[in-house]
This record gives sequence, structure tokens and C-alpha cells, in this order.
Amino acid sequence: MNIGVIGGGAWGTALAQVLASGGHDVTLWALEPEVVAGINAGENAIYLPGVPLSGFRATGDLAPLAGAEAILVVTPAQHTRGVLAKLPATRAPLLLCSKGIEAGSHKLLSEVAAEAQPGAAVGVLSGPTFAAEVARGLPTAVTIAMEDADAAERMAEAIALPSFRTYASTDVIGAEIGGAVKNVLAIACGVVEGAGLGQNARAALIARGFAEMTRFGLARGSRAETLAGLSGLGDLVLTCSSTASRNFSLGVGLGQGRAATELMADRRTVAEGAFTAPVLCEAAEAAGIDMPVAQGVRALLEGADVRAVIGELLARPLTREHV
Ligand SMILES: NC(=O)C1=CN([C@@H]2O[C@H](COP(=O)(O)OP(=O)(O)OC[C@H]3O[C@@H](n4cnc5c(N)ncnc54)[C@H](O)[C@@H]3O)[C@@H](O)[C@H]2O)C=CC1
Ligand SMILES: O=C(CO)COP(=O)(O)O
Repeated sequence: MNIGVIGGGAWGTALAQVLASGGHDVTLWALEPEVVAGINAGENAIYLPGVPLSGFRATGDLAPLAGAEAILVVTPAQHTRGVLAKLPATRAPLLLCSKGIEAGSHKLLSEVAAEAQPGAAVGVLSGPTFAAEVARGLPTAVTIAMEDADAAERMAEAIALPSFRTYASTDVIGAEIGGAVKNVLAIACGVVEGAGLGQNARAALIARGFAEMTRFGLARGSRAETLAGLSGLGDLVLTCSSTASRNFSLGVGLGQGRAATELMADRRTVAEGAFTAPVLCEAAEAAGIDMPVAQGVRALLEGADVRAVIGELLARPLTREHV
């Protein structure tokens, strides 16, 4: 297939390399001219250093990608609308690989993409996928969700490799909500680590965080089994247990009592949970959905004292586990 990849960060670069390894004809669009030049010379030293790249080309021009047979969209969530608006109108299926919810509108990226490119079918590629591992060819499994079951299966078959297993799904909303919410929960788990609260606390937080993800996801039309799958629970477990996660690492700093402004200053790579937490809380509050862990993360990002936030969470009234 002729495949376009929009976004030259770590994940777009890793995906382009996987697709090229599978024999696809891949063109990657990157924002920064130095990233374009680096990829074409064999390394994306800014966002995916140390990984040799070959078999695909990078460009700074979006126009050629509009004619691809499929386009992977891998820009940070808050830039998705702007970049898709600059892409000439396309009928190629758009597979969203970014994880987030649009600030202000509270829209999921599938809704954003459908508005920006009304002629294109929109799907999601998501799962537990650290870019550096994928780029090195280590075994990885992802969900490919498209409303049309046949289209999802065709896409899943087209891009699968022995070390890159794809599972087709028709639950687009479920796949994207899992990925967006887990980033916020990964920050929370990092806080547990940074504040030295122990492994019992982290496991409890993963389980209670998953309850929040499920409540929010079901209210927005997700299927429970999607949230319990690769793109939800799978990704939650990955990013809640490793400093390889940017979101978890941000949380570790917050848990150590460092300020979010200091931790976010001058960072070139994206910790999506920091952008998703406020919009997720706003959307949950508007819909009357209880998300205390996400609210705690938002408070920390806004400068609240870490001991006070932890104390408030632990002092919540006791309740039934399943309400
Ligand atoms: N890195 C990973 O392991 C994974 C990342 N993702 C998701 O993929 C998305 C992209 O993340 P990464 O590739 O890791 O990014 P990154 O953190 O490696 O790089 C930042 C990216 O932001 C782009 N950017 C900055 N300003 C921009 C603007 N004004 N317009 C458009 N793009 C702009 C940069 O060009 C660069 O591509 C995020 O939503 C992330 O959650 C999903 C799965 C794995
Ligand atoms: O989404 C990811 C892995 O699936 C990457 O997580 P971080 O953005 O926290 O590094």
C-alpha cells in the first residue's frame, strides 16, 4: 500500500519504520525541516535517537500524502485539527494514532478528524506501544478500530507483521478513550512512585483508575470489552509501570513535589496526559461522572500540594466497589 504518516515524533517515525519493513510505500510528513533531513539521512535524532531508519522518505509538504491509500495521523492531539485542516481534502482512511481529547470542544479525535476531513473514513490505531520498542522490532500488539468491520479487518491484515500483531475492532470511540484516559492515570501512577507510596497503592490506583476509565468510556458510548483490551487496560498497565512513559515520568516529578511548570518547561516531547487531564475533568463534570483520580492529577498540574491531594483522595467517603 501507499501509506502516509503525518507526524515525525517518536511514534510517527516508529510506525513509518514498521510499515516500511512490511514492504509498504511510506511517506512521512514532519513539521521540522531538521527532522525531515534527519530521517532522510537515516536517523530521527531529535525524537527517536539511536534507531537506524530506512525504506521510507520524509517530507515537509503535506500535499503528496492526500493521495495515499491510507494515512496515519500521529501529531500531538491538540494539533490534530490544525494539521488535518492543512491536508488537501482526502478520501483515504485516516487512522488516528495520537491519544487525547481536544481542549475547549471536549471532542474526541475521531470527531475532530471527521470535521476536518469529511470525505475520509476515520479509525484508530492504539495499544501498549512504546515507540522505541516498536522501532526496534520487539513484539507488540495493537487494536485497529474502524466502524466498518470489513475495512478494519483489511487494514489490520495489511499492516500486520509477526512482531506487530493487529486486532480488528469496530469500537472507534472505545479505542480512543482508553488511550486518552490512560495518559492521565499514568501521571497519577508516577505520583505514587515519586511520593514513595508503595506498590500496593499503585495497584489500587490502576484498578480504581480503570474504574474511572470505564465509567467515562461507557458514558461516551465505548464497549466495556474494548476498555478492558489492548487500547485500554493494556496500555494503562504499560504506562503505569515504567519510567519509559513520559506521562509516568511527569507524575514522578510531581510526586517528588516539583512544580508542573518546571517539569513542562522547555520539553520538546509530549506528555499528553497534561493536556488531557483538564479537558477530561471538564467533560466528566459536565456529564456528572465521578473521576477523583483524574481530578487529583488536574489539581497537581495546576500547582496543588502533592500531600494535600493524596490526603484528599484517601479521605474520600468509603463506598461500594461497583456502583
Ligand atoms: N511515543 C510513543 O511511544 C507513543 C506516542 N503516542 C501518541 O502519539 C502522539 C505523538 O507523540 P510522539 O510521536 O511521541 O511525539 P514526540 O513527543 O516524539 O514529538 C513531539 C511531536 O510534536 C510535534 N509538534 C510540535 N508542535 C507541533 C505543531 N504546532 N503542529 C504539529 N505538530 C507539532 C513535533 O513535530 C513532534 O512530531 C501523541 O498523542 C502520543 O500520545 C502513542 C503511542 C506511543
Ligand atoms: O502511549 C504510549 C505507549 O502506549 C506512550 O506513553 P507516554 O506518552 O506516556 O510515553
